[in-house]
Amino acid sequence: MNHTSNPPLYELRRPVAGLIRLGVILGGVGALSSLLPFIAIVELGRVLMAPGPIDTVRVGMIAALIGLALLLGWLCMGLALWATHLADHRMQASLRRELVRVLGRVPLGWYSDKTSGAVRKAVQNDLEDLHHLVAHHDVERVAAIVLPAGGLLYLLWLDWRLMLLAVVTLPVYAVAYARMMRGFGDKMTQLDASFSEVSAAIVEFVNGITVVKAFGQSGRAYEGYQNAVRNFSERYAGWVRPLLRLEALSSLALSAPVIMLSTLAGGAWFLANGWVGPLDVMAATLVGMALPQTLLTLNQGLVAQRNAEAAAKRIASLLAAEPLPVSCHPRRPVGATVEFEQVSFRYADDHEVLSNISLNCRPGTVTALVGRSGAGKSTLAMLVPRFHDVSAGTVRVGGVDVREIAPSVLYGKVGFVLQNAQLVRGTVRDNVCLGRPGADQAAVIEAARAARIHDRILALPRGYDSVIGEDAVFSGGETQRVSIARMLLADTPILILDEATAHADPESEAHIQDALSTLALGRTVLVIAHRLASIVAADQIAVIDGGQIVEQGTHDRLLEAGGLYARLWRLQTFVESEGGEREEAARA
Ligand SMILES: Nc1ncnc2c1ncn2[C@@H]1O[C@H](COP(=O)(O)OP(=O)(O)OP(=O)(O)O)[C@@H](O)[C@H]1O
Repeated sequence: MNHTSNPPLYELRRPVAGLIRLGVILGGVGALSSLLPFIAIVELGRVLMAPGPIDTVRVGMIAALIGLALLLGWLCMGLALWATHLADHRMQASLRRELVRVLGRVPLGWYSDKTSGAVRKAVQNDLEDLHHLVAHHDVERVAAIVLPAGGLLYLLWLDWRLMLLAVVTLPVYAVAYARMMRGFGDKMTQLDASFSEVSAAIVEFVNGITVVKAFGQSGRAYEGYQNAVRNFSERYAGWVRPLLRLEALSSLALSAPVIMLSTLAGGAWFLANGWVGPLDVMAATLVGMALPQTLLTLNQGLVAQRNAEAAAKRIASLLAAEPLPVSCHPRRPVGATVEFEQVSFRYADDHEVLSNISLNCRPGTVTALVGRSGAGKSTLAMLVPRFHDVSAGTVRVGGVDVREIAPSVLYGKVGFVLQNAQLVRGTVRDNVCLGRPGADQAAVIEAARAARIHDRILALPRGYDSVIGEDAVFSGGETQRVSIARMLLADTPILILDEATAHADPESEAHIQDALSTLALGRTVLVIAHRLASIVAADQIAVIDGGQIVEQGTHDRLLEAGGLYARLWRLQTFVESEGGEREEAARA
């Protein structure tokens, strides 16, 4: 997509601007055609009321003209909506393709709760907002303008006083509306802020309900929500109350009886003065009655335009996401060694999270990354599948800088099981086969067995054909084991295991550990674990602190050294034995 200084909405619509213009022109012609029958009816009245015998030929011609105009109006409107729907369809298809193309190329680390929410909003709501604008409002707006404008011109042609008669109530509406809109932007900003407070209070109340109730503070939390709602209602009422009179006045000025009364009263005066005929007054009344609908449509069009502009801005910012740079001359990695050479990394505009890390993970070995929370373990591990690119230094897989490996080749080499394993919508089999589509049933079952999840899957109503979220609802530990089965089937020679047992209960953890041991066999494994007991057998342990490797070695060597690892180990074994004793005491 070409990003220029033009507004995003203009840029998004540009490829289909021709079709939209065609729709708008047809819509205008359609609106003019539907005006003709009204004018023809007035002219028909003149012929019928003319003194002498009725001119039947003229009556027939006018009747035919009415029929033709109706047909033409209907045809043009239909074609106009067809053109704009086609434009919308093309624009949406190309935007969806573009979104998939761009989002498929961003680094995996780009995805966070915030960006995933933005993608969901773009696909669900923002494209819908663009649809309303492109497919409907442009045509409706032009029709809403052309119809009364044509009518007013006709009145002007009849007598300029008739045109004024048709718009006699508009100044009242315009003054009331202008007064209502005074300071609208500021007031809306204040209301938005108050409404955000209400939303935040609801989220806080709902998310924290268990903690709040457990500590007997539900009254206080509910009070926070009530205060936010009260503030919002007071602000809203303070704004709306004075507007009600103006709103009533402007609605009155546009109501059918008021328009009819004022045009008829004015018309009677015109008639008395001999300026116009009775049919001219009828024409002015008809045009006057069409005006409220015009204003309503224009108002809706403005809202649609504003929503579409905001939606286009959000879509454009997603489309501007930086893709993962891909080498023009990719190289193929050989073997499954993972090397970090003087690696430093910082998140965008943030302080340095990793500095000068060098580490070598040989094929067939397990390397554990341990350290305090926030030390940088996950960040380091995720540099291997290029969730992010290093700020300095090099990460190599199979002897090749990961930036020089084609992403598909890299993902074929490096698999990962994360703390919050994700299952995609589909059957259990689809989920296990994700890394090797088309794998046969025997291979799927073998992987599930090795991941200690086969029996649980068989217990589901439709076994491997059960659908996630429908008849397959897994616990956190079971989800982990499904994702381990997926990794086993994908059979990547390098594995990143980021606290794969973090949310598991002791029994589930034992199952996951069993499954992980099978998974780790013969692969290069980089494992992150908070529970040090689970990595005592690792071939090497790197202790990370403040983004640096402060110690490195086997469990025994690190215990002997008496540094940070030994301190963490003593702390954990002390806490666990304390916990164990307390549990035993409780059981006794
Ligand atoms: N997407 C992100 N954007 C900005 N900063 C981040 C991001 N992810 C992590 N960080 C920061 O980087 C630092 C290291 O985080 P990281 O998750 O790598 O630590 P960790 O050792 O794995 O911690 P834990 O054991 O708690 O998972 C932390 O200060 C964290 O706040």
